[in-house]
Amino acid sequence: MDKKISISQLKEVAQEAYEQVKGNTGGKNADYIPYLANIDKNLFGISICLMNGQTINIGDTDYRFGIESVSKVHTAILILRQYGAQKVLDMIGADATGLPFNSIIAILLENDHPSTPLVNAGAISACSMVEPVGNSDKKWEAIVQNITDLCGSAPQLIDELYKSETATNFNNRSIAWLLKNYNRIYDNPDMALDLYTRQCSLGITAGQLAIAAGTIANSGVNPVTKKEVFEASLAPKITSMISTVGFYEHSGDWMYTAGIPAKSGVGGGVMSVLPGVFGAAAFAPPLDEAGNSVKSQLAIKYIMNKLGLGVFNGDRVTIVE
Ligand SMILES: NC(=O)CC[C@H](N)C(=O)O
Repeated sequence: MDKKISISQLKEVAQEAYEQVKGNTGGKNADYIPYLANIDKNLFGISICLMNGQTINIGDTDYRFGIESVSKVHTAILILRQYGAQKVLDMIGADATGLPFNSIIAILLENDHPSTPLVNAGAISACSMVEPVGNSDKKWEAIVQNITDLCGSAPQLIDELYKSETATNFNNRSIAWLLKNYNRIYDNPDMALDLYTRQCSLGITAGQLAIAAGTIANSGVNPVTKKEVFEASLAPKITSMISTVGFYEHSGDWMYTAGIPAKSGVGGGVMSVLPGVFGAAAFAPPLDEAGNSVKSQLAIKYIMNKLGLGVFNGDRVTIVE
């Protein structure tokens, strides 16, 4: 079915979502990374990027927060660009784990496999793959440039977060070396872990994440800068990964109730992609027990359900003036 939604309708529903969800007190800030525990829990923003580059911003959409696991999507795109879809499948995989993001058991259950670049194991493995292998500075440059192209503007390292996370990432250190044991780390394991920790510590805004999501929705062309960031054929690969594991062990419930591939980070950010229609991001620090922002989920779900949207609905959706 053809479905038309006007920009004013979308703005109205996004505003409604903001008002409805604003007072929600559910969830709590991540506290296993000390820096995140102290972020103002009342911050909240919703941002949408349309395919013509128009954006809708409500609330705290300019506040820079820790990108955390949302960066796994960006770096997955980078290795897809550098290696192609088949090699990423062979070297990491694209399977949902059904387990928490930092699960070590998931690595063992998947027969020594990191499963997907969107959990910690696969993300550390992805950082090890980033070219040029062996050169930490150049790898970092490639990671940051790729995020900058996807967002249309640069992220900024939150040094205090990077230090806080480096001082406490013992579980991730185990993951890096366990993967090394299984030949699933393709560079120095400590370097890969450091790059992963640093990319998680990048400060980003909801506005930037909406544009990155918009770039994926727009098949690799940034809707704002018009730059082709990645090949169109990679877009469905990345959205399939996001939909199967974007909310970890809650991914199935999320797809069933909200109908949009979305990726979370423990900094409170969520980035969601409705292919061909829009990228939507939300930010609010308090998390549920799987590490997904409570208010961000409620806001995006509200917008999707109120407008009757969903990737599985079979509608051809156009946004009109
Ligand atoms: N889910 C997340 O956002 C986790 C990211 C965090 N840097 C970690 O590795 O634990």
